[in-house]
Amino acid sequence: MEISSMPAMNPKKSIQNLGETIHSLLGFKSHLNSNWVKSVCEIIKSLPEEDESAAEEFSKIKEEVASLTHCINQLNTQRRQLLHDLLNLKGNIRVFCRVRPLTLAENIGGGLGFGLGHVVAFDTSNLLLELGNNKSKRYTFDSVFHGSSQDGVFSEVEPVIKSVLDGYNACIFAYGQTGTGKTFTMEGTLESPGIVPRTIQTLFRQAEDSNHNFLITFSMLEIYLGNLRDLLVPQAMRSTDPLPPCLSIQTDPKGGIEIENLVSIQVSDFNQALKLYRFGCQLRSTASTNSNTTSSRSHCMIRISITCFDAPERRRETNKIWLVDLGGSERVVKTKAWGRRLDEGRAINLSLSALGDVIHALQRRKRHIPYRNSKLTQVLKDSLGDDSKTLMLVHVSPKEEDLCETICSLNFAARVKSVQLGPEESNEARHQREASIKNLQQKIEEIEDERQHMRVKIQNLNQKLELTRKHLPLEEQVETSDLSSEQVPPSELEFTKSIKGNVGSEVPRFMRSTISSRTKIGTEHKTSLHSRRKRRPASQRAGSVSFPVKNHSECNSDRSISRSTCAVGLNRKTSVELDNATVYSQDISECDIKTVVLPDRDMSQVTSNPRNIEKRGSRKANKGNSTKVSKVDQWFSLHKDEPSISGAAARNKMVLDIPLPEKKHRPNDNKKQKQAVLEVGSSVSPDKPPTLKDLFAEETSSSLICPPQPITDDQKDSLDGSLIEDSQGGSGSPSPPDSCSDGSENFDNEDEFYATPMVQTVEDIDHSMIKIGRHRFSSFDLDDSISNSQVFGVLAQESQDMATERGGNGDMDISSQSSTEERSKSGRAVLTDDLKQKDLGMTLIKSQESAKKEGAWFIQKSWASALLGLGFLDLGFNHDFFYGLIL
Ligand SMILES: Nc1ncnc2c1ncn2[C@@H]1O[C@H](COP(=O)(O)OP(=O)(O)OP(=O)(O)O)[C@@H](O)[C@H]1O
Repeated sequence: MEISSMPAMNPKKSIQNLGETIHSLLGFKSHLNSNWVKSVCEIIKSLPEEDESAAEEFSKIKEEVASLTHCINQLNTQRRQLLHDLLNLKGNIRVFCRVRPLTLAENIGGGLGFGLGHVVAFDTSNLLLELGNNKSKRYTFDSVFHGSSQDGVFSEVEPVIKSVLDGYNACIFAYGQTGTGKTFTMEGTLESPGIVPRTIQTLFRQAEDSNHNFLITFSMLEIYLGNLRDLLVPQAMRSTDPLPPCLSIQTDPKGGIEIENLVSIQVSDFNQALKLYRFGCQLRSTASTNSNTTSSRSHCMIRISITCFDAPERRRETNKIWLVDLGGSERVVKTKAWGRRLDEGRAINLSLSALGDVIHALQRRKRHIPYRNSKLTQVLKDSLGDDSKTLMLVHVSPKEEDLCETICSLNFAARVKSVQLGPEESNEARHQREASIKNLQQKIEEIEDERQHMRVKIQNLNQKLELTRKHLPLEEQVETSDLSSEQVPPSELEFTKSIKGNVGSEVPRFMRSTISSRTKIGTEHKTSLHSRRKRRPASQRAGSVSFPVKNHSECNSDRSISRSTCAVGLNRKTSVELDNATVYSQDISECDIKTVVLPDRDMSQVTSNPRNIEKRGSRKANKGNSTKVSKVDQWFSLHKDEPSISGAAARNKMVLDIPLPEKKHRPNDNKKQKQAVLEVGSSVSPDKPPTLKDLFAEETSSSLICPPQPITDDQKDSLDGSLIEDSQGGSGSPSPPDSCSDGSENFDNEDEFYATPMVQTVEDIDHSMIKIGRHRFSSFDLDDSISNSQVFGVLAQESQDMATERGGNGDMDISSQSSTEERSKSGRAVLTDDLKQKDLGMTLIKSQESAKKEGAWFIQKSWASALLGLGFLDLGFNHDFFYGLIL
């Protein structure tokens, strides 16, 4: 068809004429007269009549909205300035003190009555410590909470949260002696939520109230024994599982701190963030100690990052708030901790002291701030300085027996506080300051009311605008909707793009670019999660899987280090099955912060003002896309194969009993000493405190008792896959109770499954494992030394058992049920109290297996025993020598 022959088309022709135009076109091409064209014409005809006045009204409303928005922006600027002044007046580092009420048990147990104890709130900012002999000491804080509700505490915290939306970095700590209520303050309970859930809620509420677009991301980590651990990534539970990439702290050229490999998930509402928070809490390391049955053994740190795209007046485009539940300071003398618990306590105390030093140096405006003294202060470096808001909640116990710890905590807080205030503030100055604070608070409230009023107006106008738009000519409708889509801030796209990937994980770390160098060069790498880092340095791997064998408490302790890192060999999937749609940054040095995003950018993820939400909503409706994809849900779906950790309520899970002092062997009890040591049939469950019966069994065996590790349902499946079947039979059935305990009582719980008390070896890719009874040990746990007497004891005991078997059965049928029972009943000992495994030990144990099969076990053991007894080891012969002999 000749174009020139077509009827002239008037571009401004009204939409209702379009139908006729199409028909006239059809005159030239009659075969185009399809049903489709007819239906298009009908749809067009059915459109509402154009309203000439609609366009006029539409532009009027738009102008009104624009002027109101301008007013709100001005109010925002004013409010921001007032809030800044207010916080400056209050101090950038503020210290609150919260006194834990006496628990019911403490009251019943003859504790001090509330308010009658040695710690008394004098008024809302003074605390009186009664030291006896009519002596008392007064401490002054920004606020003192004595018997205050969570609401009361949060109302004081709230201004800091508001300043976060203005672009300030902030940091809120809960500090104090173990068991004084730090976790209660930060996490709270379902009935009375703590600061973390309230902060998240406030942030979202404020973000929605503001007329800016915010992108909020959530991360959670813990510092356990000086190592950073991502709490949103379950730890590897099987030795074959890829280990989560280790986190490292990096400084960007502007002095900002980035934590490489830390997962950061976009959250679009309070519920999503809360879901992640609960997930993280379940993975946190807790344990039972003398002072607290669910004591936090690490510093738990929640980071909420806020990016605002369209507010150049904000302090920073991206800022963050850290909410930190510090591990409890503790005195070893009091907690009687030892072993792992002692290490944890020591690590916590060291980092708390480093934190105190940093804050002190900041307050004194010293040139050198000792950030590098601990991971805690390194992570918080950019959130602790001048330009950040810091709030420390010091927790104290009202109990008299905690007086020492209370004084320590209060002195720590006073050190922070008093330095800040400098010379003693005069009464007049204080009154003046307080009046100014009140004045500012009032002004802020007025502005907020006005803002709220305008917001409602804008909301109504926006609704009206949408209705009016429908009456506009089609071209204008398209134009106005195009306008709204153009308002998607480019920085948001950049944010999504900034998710870095993994390139060349094969390249050694030292050869890879750092954040700083990448930022300078401006390079970015992309990759997929499939190539995520597989291994950590051995030193770090060892940390998560080591099972030192000391005594039963220690074994329990180690199982309970983390809710997520219970054991190697358990079927805990961390190999994330990645959805193609997910972009995920990878390796330790190739990425900045891992942010889980979808390539299909879902605008609902950006918390924004109602106007934008509406626009986005209408855009979505136009596209016919009704499915809201949640990134948090996707994150959880990535981890759907993880065993449920929600079964046991996070902090209610009793993970171990109080470490007991080591048992000494009784020199007189030769028989028991000979039988020494590992009681494989003990019925003490690591999840329960030992019963009297358990303790009795421990006593009668006169030795260290290493309790069985009950295998939960979640773990049962994995056992087969990860451990070699017990060649001596009985691996699949619960082993009988030990001779000292009543089996019917200890094994009647069918939900608990006990592995057999036999020595097994397991080789896997990463390391060798030995399974001794119910205990699995990895080769890299093994110490370099093993005492001859210990090995001798092991072998002598095994020899004795074999002799018993021979006598009883007349052959070497080691798989016979009777011999198995005999073994189990005699409760043979494999390891002494301080036994450390080593390659030698492993080799000997491995050789046991092969030798038994050849029927020469008894003779060979006698050989080895004799040699060991003679102290050949001390003469420098290594395990190869013995291995050769045995073979
Ligand atoms: N203000 C409070 N009101 C009611 N109960 C409280 C309060 N503070 C603490 N508790 C209770 O005291 C117990 C110990 O508190 P919590 O676990 O929070 O201590 P913690 O300081 O976090 O200890 P740790 O440092 O060992 O983790 C909990 O049972 C908690 O519910």
